[in-house]
Amino acid sequence: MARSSLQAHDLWGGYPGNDVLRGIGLTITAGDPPVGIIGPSGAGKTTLARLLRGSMKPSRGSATYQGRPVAKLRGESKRDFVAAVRFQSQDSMTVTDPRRTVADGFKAALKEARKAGRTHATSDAELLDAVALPGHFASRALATLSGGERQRVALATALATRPEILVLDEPFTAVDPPSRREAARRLVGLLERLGTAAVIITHDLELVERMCPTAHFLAEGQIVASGPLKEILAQPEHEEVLEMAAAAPEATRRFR
Ligand SMILES: Nc1ncnc2c1ncn2[C@@H]1O[C@H](COP(=O)(O)OP(=O)(O)OP(=O)(O)O)[C@@H](O)[C@H]1O
Repeated sequence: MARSSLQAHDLWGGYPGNDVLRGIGLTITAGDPPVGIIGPSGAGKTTLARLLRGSMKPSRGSATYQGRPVAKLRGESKRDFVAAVRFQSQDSMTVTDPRRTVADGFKAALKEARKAGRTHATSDAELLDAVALPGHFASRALATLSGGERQRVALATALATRPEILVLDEPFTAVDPPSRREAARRLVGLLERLGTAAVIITHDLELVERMCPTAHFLAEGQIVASGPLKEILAQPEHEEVLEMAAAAPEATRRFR
């Protein structure tokens, strides 16, 4: 079977009277190394995730999964898409049952994924390890987790179903920098082992530096630079890239 592929073809879209994105082209294929999407606040990063997910319709062009427009997927192909391509935003885990544990959450995600013919990725302990949490967190009630722990558990839960592609929108905003670094390091290893391609949407240049061999810089609705982050920042050709490089002098010096 062909490897799963999520693509944007001359993708335009946004909000009434405001096309935030203007002609995005992008291909994410299962098995590829993680790709970063960076850019200033308001550049349209989250809007891009919404269009790739099909929760917003493009005004022009398309976002496709296996060559079919995601906004038009229905029935079985929609179920396949939802199981194969997971989207995780910074606040996407809501807890309704106070007794529900982390392991219960993994189990529920798997039950759903099995309906689409997917198997589990690995043990609970390894999933937790990939986000730098100890194995005993499996028995913790979700309602008792801190914001940063909850973000990491949400990410581990998305991984539990061994997705082909994982789109992460600011996955570690509530996680302290040392834990974030450790989680990034371990996560890269598990993604590679599972063959899961990840798209990391973030302001966090250090996260992209650690996880993504390539990145796309989004500005004024377009991808204005692509390549290894250090190259993008070392030779800023676009004003917005220059501003971001200047605002991160320490990181930039390190990249040069
Ligand atoms: N629901 C909405 N209705 C109208 N405009 C919106 C809506 N959501 C976002 N926008 C606008 O679209 C533009 C892009 O927003 P988006 O959230 O995609 O940016 P972003 O790059 O993710 O920003 P940040 O890094 O701050 O999260 C911004 O100007 C924002 O104000």
